[in-house]
Order: sequence, then C-alpha cells, then structure tokens
Amino acid sequence: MNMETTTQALNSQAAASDITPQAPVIEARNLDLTFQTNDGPVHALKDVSLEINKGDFVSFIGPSGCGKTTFLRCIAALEQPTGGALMVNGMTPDEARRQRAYGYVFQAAGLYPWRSIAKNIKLPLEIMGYSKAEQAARVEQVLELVELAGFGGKYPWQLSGGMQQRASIARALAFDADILLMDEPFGALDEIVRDHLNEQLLKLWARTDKTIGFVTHSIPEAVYLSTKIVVMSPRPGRIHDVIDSPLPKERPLDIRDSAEFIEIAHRVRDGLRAGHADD
Ligand SMILES: Nc1ncnc2c1ncn2[C@@H]1O[C@H](COP(=O)(O)OP(=O)(O)OP(=O)(O)O)[C@@H](O)[C@H]1O
Repeated sequence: MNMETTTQALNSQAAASDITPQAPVIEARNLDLTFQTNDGPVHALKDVSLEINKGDFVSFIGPSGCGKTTFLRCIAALEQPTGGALMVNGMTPDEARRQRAYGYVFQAAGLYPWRSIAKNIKLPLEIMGYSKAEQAARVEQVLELVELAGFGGKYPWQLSGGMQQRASIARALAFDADILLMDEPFGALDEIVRDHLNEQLLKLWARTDKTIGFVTHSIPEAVYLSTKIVVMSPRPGRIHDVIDSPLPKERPLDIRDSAEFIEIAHRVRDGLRAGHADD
C-alpha cells in the first residue's frame, strides 16, 4: 500500500469511527425508586430515562426532594432502583463501582481535619493499594488540576471554603475515574467564589474530558456549566425537560449576558414552573 492509499484508508477509518455512535456512558431506562419508610412508601424516582455520553457535562436541576441526589446515588450504586434498568460504562452500577468508574464530590467538602490536604487526597489511593510513589505523583497532579499546587501540606482549616471544595474535587479526581459525580458542590459558597469555581471546573473538564453529572439549584450555574440540562419535576421525580445546550464549549463568564444564554435560562425556568404545575 503506498503512502497515499494508507492515508486514504486511515481517513476513511477515522470517518467511520466519527459516525459510529458510541455507547452511552450512563443509560437509564424507565428507572423507578420507591423508598420504604416507617411513614409508608416514598416514590423518589418515576420512569426516568436518560442517556449521558462520554464528555457530557450534565446538570440536574429541580425542586427540593425531586430525586436529584437519589439519581446520582443510583449511578454510584449507593441506592438500589426498584424498577427499570441502569447501566454505567455498559455495566451494572455495582460492577462499575468495583472498577472505580467514578469519583463523587459531596455537598460538604468532607475533608478529615486531622489529615493534611495531601493526606486527605491520598486516602482513597491508600485504600486502593497504590504505591507511595504513585500516591505522591497523583497528589501533585490533581492539586495542579484544581489550582492548589503547594497547598498539600496545609490542613483543611487553613483553607477557605472554596479551596476546601477544590481539595475535595482533587480527592475525587485522584484515581482518574472517567466519571465525576458532583452533588451541589458549590451550594454553600458565596456567588463570587462560586463563579470562580465554575470557571475553573469548566477548564478542568475541558482538559480532562471527564463525563460530569452535577446537581444544582442554580439556573445560571446549570446553564453556564452544562452541555445538557435535565429539568426534573417534584416528587415522584420525573424528567420534565432535557435541554442540549447550543453554547460553545469555551465559555467566558460574560456569556451569561448573551441572548442565547438568557433564552436557555428561560426555558429552564419555564420547565421548573411547568413541573410544579404537573402536580
Ligand atoms: N434513604 C432514604 N430513605 C427514605 N427516603 C429517602 C431516602 N433518601 C431520599 N429520600 C426521599 O426521596 C426524595 C428525594 O430525595 P433527594 O435527596 O434525592 O432529593 P433532591 O432532589 O436531591 O433534594 P435536594 O434538592 O433538597 O437535595 C425525598 O423525598 C427524600 O426525603
């Protein structure tokens, strides 16, 4: 095969792979979850169907108690659905958890106060049996990613709330899972800090190509961050609308003043209102 034909063959292979649809990273089909409580059954999720593809940044927005956290916890195999099907990387959530498919960032940073930032980040790596050298290398790498290089020796109380939340993101990134699940990570922070962390998170996402599932109550945050916005309606949590964002991947903060941004924000708000009216 001469050089030209080789190039042509490679080009056509590339073209073919461009059009070959990739299997979704997360696929929910008619997912249902009812909690049995002392006060009777609580129907938290109803008939939730959703596909999340590699590299998507998906935000879940909806009123309190509509099942956003529950859905994230199902993906992480922390809750068992009572109906429907859920696949993560083509596996059951439990298998995916065993393969360390995701890192999870909680509402509160949840750092151990008696461990330095570096030692907090190392904890999951120690449990997974990484060598000391590998632990140190990964800590350096993820601290760099969240712009906390040089802070590994500090203790959580020596860091601001925003820095602590970044440290907890670093901990979730440490074992390089493809999926990052984030449950209202910036909910407790003031707006300016939140804006800054939103910008940093977008850059981190662009650099690492992770698939992110992100729970928020903030419409601007959802629109600014996401490639896909899932609007949920009150209990039992259902998907009211799924918005594929037309915004470019590169997003300066002032994109929030653009007509396109405002239009998507309106659609989310209308969805939230209509969801309430469904009751
Ligand atoms: N382990 C549990 N046992 C019983 N009920 C539960 C459990 N976990 C959640 N629920 C109930 O399921 C519903 C959905 O809860 P979930 O935390 O997923 O909502 P949410 O949309 O994340 O709410 P918020 O925005 O307030 O964080 C709520 O009514 C909640 O009380």
